[in-house]
Amino acid sequence: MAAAPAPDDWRSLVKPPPKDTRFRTSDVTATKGNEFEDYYLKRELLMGIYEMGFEQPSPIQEAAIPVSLAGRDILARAKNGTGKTGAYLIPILERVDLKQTVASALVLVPTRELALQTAQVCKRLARHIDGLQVMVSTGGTSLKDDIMRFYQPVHVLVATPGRVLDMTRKNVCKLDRCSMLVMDEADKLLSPEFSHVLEQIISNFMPPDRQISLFSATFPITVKGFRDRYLRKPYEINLMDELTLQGITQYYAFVEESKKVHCLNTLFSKLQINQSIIFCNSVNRVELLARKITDLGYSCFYIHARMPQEQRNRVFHDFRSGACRNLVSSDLFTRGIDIQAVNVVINFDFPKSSETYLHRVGRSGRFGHRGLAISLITYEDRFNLYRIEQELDTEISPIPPLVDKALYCV
Ligand SMILES: Nc1ncnc2c1ncn2[C@@H]1O[C@H](COP(=O)(O)OP(=O)(O)OP(=O)(O)O)[C@@H](O)[C@H]1O
Repeated sequence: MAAAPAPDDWRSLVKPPPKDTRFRTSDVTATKGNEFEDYYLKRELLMGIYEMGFEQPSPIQEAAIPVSLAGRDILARAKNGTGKTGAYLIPILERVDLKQTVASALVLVPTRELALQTAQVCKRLARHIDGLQVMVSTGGTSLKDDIMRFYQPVHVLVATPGRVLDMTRKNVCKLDRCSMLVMDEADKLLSPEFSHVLEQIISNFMPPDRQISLFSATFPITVKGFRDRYLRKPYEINLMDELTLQGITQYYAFVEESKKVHCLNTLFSKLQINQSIIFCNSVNRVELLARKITDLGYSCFYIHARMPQEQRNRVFHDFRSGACRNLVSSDLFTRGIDIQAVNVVINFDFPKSSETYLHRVGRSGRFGHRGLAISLITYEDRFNLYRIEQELDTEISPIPPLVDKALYCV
């Protein structure tokens, strides 16, 4: 007779990725010392977590996972790149009802690329959970394909708001048994661009006893109205005592508008860029700058919301897999995009708001790693620079002639 498997046998089946030995800041290491096993998660989920290379929960995961498992509404604010995605996906995957054929959980995000990325993380975490179906539904894809897909079982739906509302109104997507709603980049979802769509989804189609969780690094006062109307005694988490990421060194270079490309050229030649994202304030400027960078002889992709979706997907995929060193982007890539190899962010155009600044620079320095953020500042930007420094209580220093590699290359 075969011996009964030892209770710990599943551990030998886990295939974790190679250990990441890079330095990490206390934004992610200052934990209470919890282990993922302390949350009594199912083994299949634990296996997925460890195979992602997550050894221990980060501070936001420690704070949010137990509360979310208990079903309570959450309003969570934590720094960029500190593991919010895992903080909301892990409880969803633990609680999802596999017997149900319609979604138990809906994750809403503001951009299509972020939806794809989040669905991928969800699938990886769930890869050992038999039968669990993750679906991504966003604008810019074929309606027919989406409709066909909704006729199959779906357990976790990751989506952008417009398409979900459309599908739900057509009665193709059914949310009446969807008991968990997560709004990632919640403040963006509650901006005028999306808020009426959000309110319709929640008020008209979701069950009254749903759990709602809001996650972001930034919660301007505008979120208060929604919170008071839709959340029931939310558990509030605020891990933002200090606003900017510890690992990111922030510099500015004072330049005339006409000298910006020349300045960028100098930065390219002096810095050790692993991968960079260069932000412009308009679609036209993105395309123009990408052309100029290519003319200078540097490899460069560009992305913005007015490109066909297929092209956007291709650029996102190829940049993520390291096919190109530099990406010029509009604010489409400001939030949530997680590309570990990005060590330099350049604000070719300085953003107008401190929220945008914070999210943009947070594309480097992911999960406590080091990164560099450089803003090109014109005479017109000078008051904005001062205001954003004040609002974020941070220091953006003039760029020194030589930037120490240790600040962003380890
Ligand atoms: N517990 C963990 N251990 C190790 N790595 C982790 C852990 N949790 C998350 N990560 C990694 O950290 C990176 C950042 O995580 P994530 O994208 O969830 O951050 P975020 O807080 O949502 O950021 P943003 O505010 O920019 O959206 C990802 O590459 C993720 O795989």
